[in-house]
Amino acid sequence: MTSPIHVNSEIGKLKTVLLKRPGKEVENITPDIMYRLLFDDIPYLPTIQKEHDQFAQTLRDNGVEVLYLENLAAEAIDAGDVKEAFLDKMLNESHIKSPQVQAALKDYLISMATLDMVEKIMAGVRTNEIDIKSKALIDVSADGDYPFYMDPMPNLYFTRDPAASMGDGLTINKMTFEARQRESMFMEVIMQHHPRFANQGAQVWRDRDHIDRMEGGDELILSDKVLAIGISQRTSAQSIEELAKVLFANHSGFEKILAIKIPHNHAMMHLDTVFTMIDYDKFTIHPGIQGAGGMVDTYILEPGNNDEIKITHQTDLEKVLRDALEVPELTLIPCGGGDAVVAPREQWNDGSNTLAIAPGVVVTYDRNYVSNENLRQCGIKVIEVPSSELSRGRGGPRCMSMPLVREDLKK
Ligand SMILES: NC(=[NH2+])NCCC[C@H](N)C(=O)O
Repeated sequence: MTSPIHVNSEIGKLKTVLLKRPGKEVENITPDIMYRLLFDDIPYLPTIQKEHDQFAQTLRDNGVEVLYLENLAAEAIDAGDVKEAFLDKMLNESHIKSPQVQAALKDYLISMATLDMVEKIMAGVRTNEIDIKSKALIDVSADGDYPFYMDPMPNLYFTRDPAASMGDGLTINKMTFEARQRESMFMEVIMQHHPRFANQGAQVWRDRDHIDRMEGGDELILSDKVLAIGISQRTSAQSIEELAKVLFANHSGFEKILAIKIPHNHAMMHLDTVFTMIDYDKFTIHPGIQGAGGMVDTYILEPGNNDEIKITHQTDLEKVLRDALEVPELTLIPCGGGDAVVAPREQWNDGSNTLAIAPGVVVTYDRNYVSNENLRQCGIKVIEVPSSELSRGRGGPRCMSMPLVREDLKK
């Protein structure tokens, strides 16, 4: 059986990818809740959708099959006949304090066609959408000016994070912040019930029912044997060690994990905001993660004796990568050319967050023109997409895409 998920590199020719088209959820962001929802501004819906459609078409024009999360989730729910069970679980995780409100929301949502229900859950439910006749004090006296019964999920277009493909499987992630924790339920229901994915040989290496956080922006597939995972604001060292034990013990093919420690902050929330692989021997890197002499704390996890994990600490990232990838030399291309002003400016708008669609071929945001030109000067083919509204969510082309199938690299 050929797994419907097969990703053994960051750069193998991209064959199938999972996207989510920005929807009404981005217009349910307000200044009061913007930061809690992990946004730094409020996108203009028609333009963000146009930009996302151009991103999707760019991938199709390069031979990529584009699947949409919202469609797969609705298809899975119908295929598994789990509409009520999924809705109950979603409502239970939506922090609704009042049983009367939860019951009314269930009636409201379950009456919709499945895709409409999925998109409404994603968009959020405003208090002015349904008239809930409740006599409970919690309702009549509730914080009346909070405009939502269910919060919007505007980060869903960053499909890279709630689940992460890895070999012939994936992790379905326990996300760090409440604003994103419900997102991984969609991939969970797809893996459990969608005919293309359920019981088709794809492994779930780690599920979302964990205490420790992990997000896909930190999970890079450097080869069929080596992963790089960021120790970051969004992924804990504990999660990495737990995943290593599972991968090493379950014939995943992976033999080494490079746990790369990066600053814990919003701008650099995931490893892929500061470091991405773009060719057999080339990476982008944001100078802001490098200490004196280019030092980056890197912990190499390998199978030890008696199912233990052997951990080795190194600081020369370039050498660690050369040794792990068995290449004679390797280039780390600095974001913004390493300039003290351009690098942080372009990193803020995801100048380091490239999506490789083949070895040496990357999709990037057009706004990061200094980083893009540097990549071209290093022999990389750069395909730019418009990004004025997309970038307001603080994610780039790699964030907005979860590869499901990549061709294996020729040895
Ligand atoms: N893989 C990535 N870099 N994802 C970017 C996610 C951005 C999103 N606003 C968040 O804070 O979670």
